[in-house]
Amino acid sequence: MIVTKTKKREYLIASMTSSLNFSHVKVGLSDSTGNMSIMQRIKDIEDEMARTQKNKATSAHLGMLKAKLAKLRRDLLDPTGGGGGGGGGGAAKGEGFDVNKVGDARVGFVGFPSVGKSTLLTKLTGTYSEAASYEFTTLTCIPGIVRYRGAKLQFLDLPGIIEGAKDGKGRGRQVISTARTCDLILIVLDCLKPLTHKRIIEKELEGFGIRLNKKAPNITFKKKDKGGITFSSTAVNPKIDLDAVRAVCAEYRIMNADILCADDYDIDDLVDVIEGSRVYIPCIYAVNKIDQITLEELNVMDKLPHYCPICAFHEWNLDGLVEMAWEYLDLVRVYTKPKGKLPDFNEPVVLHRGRCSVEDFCNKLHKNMIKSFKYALVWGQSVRHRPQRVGKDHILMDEDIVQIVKKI
Ligand SMILES: Nc1nc2c(ncn2[C@@H]2O[C@H](COP(=O)(O)OP(=O)(O)OP(=O)(O)O)[C@@H](O)[C@H]2O)c(=O)[nH]1
Ligand SMILES: [K+]
Ligand SMILES: [Mg+2]
Repeated sequence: MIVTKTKKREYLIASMTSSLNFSHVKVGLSDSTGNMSIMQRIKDIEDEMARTQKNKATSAHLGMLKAKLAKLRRDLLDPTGGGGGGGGGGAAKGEGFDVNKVGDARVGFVGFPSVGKSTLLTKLTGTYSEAASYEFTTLTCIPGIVRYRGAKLQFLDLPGIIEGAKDGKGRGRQVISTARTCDLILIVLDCLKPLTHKRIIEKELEGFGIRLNKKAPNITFKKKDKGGITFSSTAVNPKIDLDAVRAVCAEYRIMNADILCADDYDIDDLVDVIEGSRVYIPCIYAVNKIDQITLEELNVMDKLPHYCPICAFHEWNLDGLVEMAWEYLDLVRVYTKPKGKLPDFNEPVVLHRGRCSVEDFCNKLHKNMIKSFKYALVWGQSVRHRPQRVGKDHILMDEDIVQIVKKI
């Protein structure tokens, strides 16, 4: 019995760490050498970009390289995605772990092996996830729940990942696909390990179309039949110039389009908009094992943006971590008030910022509710009067109280 369990572990770990296991990556080019050549081309372009000085004269060339890179990365991840701009890219669907989304929001732990992800899940949620001193202890996704301020937060412990995860190293793709489904990513770091680990994990996520702590760029991209490429920006001295925009568009065989940037974006943002299928997810760096460092070192870490120092083992600052997660999730709790009764403060309807209209609220209560909706009475931060009569498009705020009035 023990022998088989050990054998299974060995097999799984081999599949995670073996130098580039592409067996599950289907590439149009009959064998794994197809992937190898794509990876080589990616590397060549990255090298060329590193060699190229950034200035006005090179901006078009760099733009073209960035577009080429995005296309190659898409080919590597989703070979069935087709070649044109938009569509494809990012994560192939259904690639993540088969764990149901429950609760109001999902938070995933991503990090190198043995940084303490499982210890953290166990201490935070009370759901046991095996922790041990050897790498790749966790081989699958373990969900746990934290109840916080009336909301139910699902935390996911995930297997450790290493460099190259997104390109098909065993379970790495599954881990990152699952990360794409999260409302918040916790990159768990071991404070004793090199800082470069942070950048490696970020790169793995970015290569899979995940953008961390960033808003979706407000770039309007309108294809048209003729008239060439036009570009305008609200920025006084935009980082992007028309030559670069033209070069990127040419790479996607787009000859006619109007592009409008509502802020000062860079060429990577434009490539993201053309590629599509990017997800914008907030991220906290949970720096674990702070029991192993000095107070001075801790003070430095504490000041870095998006950092949350913790010690999972001794349960230090886990409250601080949950509080920070809550803040980053930016959820909107709405209390329902049945007519003539007090509001139910125990079970808020939890909505996400950007999807928190009265209509979203109705849809969360019942899928047909909006059909009989007449108006709503709202008490709270989002209104001036108490109560105020509002329509279905009204945007709710945290801790509003809502009473729905139906058509008769
Ligand atoms: N000193 C110290 N050790 C910790 C802390 N948290 C976890 N550990 C230890 O670090 C080792 C790895 O912990 P795990 O929870 O298994 O790490 P993991 O990230 O889940 O590892 P994998 O599943 O292998 O990816 C264990 O020996 C833990 O006891 C901590 O806060 N301080
Ligand atoms: K471990
Ligand atoms: Mg683990």
